Amino acid sequence: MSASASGEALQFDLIVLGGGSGGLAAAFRAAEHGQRVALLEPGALGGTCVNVGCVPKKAMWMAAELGARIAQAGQLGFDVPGAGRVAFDWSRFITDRQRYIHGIHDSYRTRLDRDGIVVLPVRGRLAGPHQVECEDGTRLGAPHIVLATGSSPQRPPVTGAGLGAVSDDFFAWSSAPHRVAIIGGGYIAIEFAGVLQALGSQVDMYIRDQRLLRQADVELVEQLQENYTQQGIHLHFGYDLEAVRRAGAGLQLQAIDGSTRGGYDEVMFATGRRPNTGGIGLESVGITPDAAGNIPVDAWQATPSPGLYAVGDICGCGPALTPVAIAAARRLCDRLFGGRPDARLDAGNVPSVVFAHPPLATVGLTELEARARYGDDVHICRSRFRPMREALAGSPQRSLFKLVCMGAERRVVGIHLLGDAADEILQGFAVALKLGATLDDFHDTIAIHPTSAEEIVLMR
Ligand SMILES: Cc1cc2nc3c(=O)[nH]c(=O)nc-3n(C[C@H](O)[C@H](O)[C@H](O)COP(=O)(O)OP(=O)(O)OC[C@H]3O[C@@H](n4cnc5c(N)ncnc54)[C@H](O)[C@@H]3O)c2cc1C
Ligand SMILES: NC(=O)c1ccc[n+]([C@@H]2O[C@H](COP(=O)([O-])OP(=O)(O)OC[C@H]3O[C@@H](n4cnc5c(N)ncnc54)[C@H](O)[C@@H]3O)[C@@H](O)[C@H]2O)c1
Repeated sequence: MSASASGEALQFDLIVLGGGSGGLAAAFRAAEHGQRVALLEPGALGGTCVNVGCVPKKAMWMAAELGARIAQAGQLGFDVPGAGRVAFDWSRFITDRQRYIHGIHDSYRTRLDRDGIVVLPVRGRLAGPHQVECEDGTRLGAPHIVLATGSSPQRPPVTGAGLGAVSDDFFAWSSAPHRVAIIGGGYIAIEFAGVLQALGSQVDMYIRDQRLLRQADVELVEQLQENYTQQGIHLHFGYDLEAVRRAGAGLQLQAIDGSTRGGYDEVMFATGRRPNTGGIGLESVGITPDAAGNIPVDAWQATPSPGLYAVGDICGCGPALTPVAIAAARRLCDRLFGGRPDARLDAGNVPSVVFAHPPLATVGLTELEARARYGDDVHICRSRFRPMREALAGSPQRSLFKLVCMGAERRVVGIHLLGDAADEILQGFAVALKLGATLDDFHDTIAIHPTSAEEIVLMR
């Protein structure tokens, strides 16, 4: 610290702005390669994913799944009290959830100490090429700087938007709202709608488009919409919101056509996220974000400013997912410090899961994308079925699995699964797709019976 007190910048090999998925991965990998690393994180270690994203979301999803299973057990011979709806102690569950998250913080802290990474719990900004200034005035210098400041939820520009909550707020709730309106039809809207409905809320989804998940396979989305409707979620498509207002004890939505719908305890905006580029000194290195707010980077995560890189949600290279941020950061550090000059992110065929009920898992091209690319050379296999548990319980909920194949050899270029355990099933099949497996390879693989997954190798 003496260098800074004397006005000189403290020198490192790498400075990382942001201790979320991408930033931590960069710091750890650079330290593994023997670099002296400074990591700036003003908030909780782990960023969005650990604190207000994947991890608490998955915990809530698990609680919701469990609640639905308990309710279903009544149809399967179990004597479940309360007509299947057993009480859920939201606050108690949150205490357990947060204890789990604090465990993750502790393990990061231990590893950062062990690896000799200097953690500064402050916001940082670029102060010119190779220079960072911390909000407490400390100045740092390094030949390499990684920007990993992530993204934040954005509210739409409607009157009264401040009355609505965003995903960060959801994780601070201590109970399920009685009635909730969710605006948006993407990942977060679908996941939160499913969780809240299963945990006792009455959920209305208001979607600007005519369908959920614009980019996903049409048939799977239609099946998900049918399943959600059966679960009691109300879907309102083609809805253009103009304003949110207080009306009586609740909140009211007003559409552009003047119609109103009210009585909501909460209105939740799940209308996308925007990269955190404000106040990080981009102007000092002559960088301007693009129209979507992303920092421009090339295929090697390099910005136009020498020695300055960006990974994760802030640069929009690949889908905004934790494993994508981590992969980009690790490859960048392997390239810079690990003697792997060719290491870089391959953002093609990234598998992902929307944690709906049931989950929707997807890798590769949708049918529409494949037809646009390969025309008539596309071959589709699909299997729509009622999984054993739903059938036993007399539930109408269905699964839909779909393979998109291409060319005479019918190479599998897309796998789309809506069904129980699709989140766990897809990972291995994503490897097969990446290795160029054909439909014959799938058919040559003996099925595991009786499972849902066997449908994937039996589909004709
Ligand atoms: C509700 C929700 C659920 C999600 N679920 C999933 C999921 O199931 N699976 C999945 O793969 N992805 C999921 N995501 C997406 C995933 O969380 C992000 O893609 C991922 O966290 C991006 O990592 P990042 O490193 O780019 O940014 P972040 O993890 O957001 O980290 C950025 C960090 O930078 C810090 N920071 C900001 N400004 C500064 C500054 N000036 N100086 C220093 N530090 C700064 C912030 O405090 C933050 O900790 C979810 C996201 C949300 C919101
Ligand atoms: N399971 C996961 O992996 C997971 C879960 C949550 C989030 N994420 C990541 O976080 C990102 C952000 O999630 P998200 O759900 O906020 O964004 P999203 O891009 O998935 O969905 C945004 C939705 O809001 C709608 N919208 C946008 N502006 C609107 C407006 N003005 N009025 C009404 N509707 C509007 C869009 O049409 C879309 O339906 C995702 O794209 C994904 O990359 C991943």
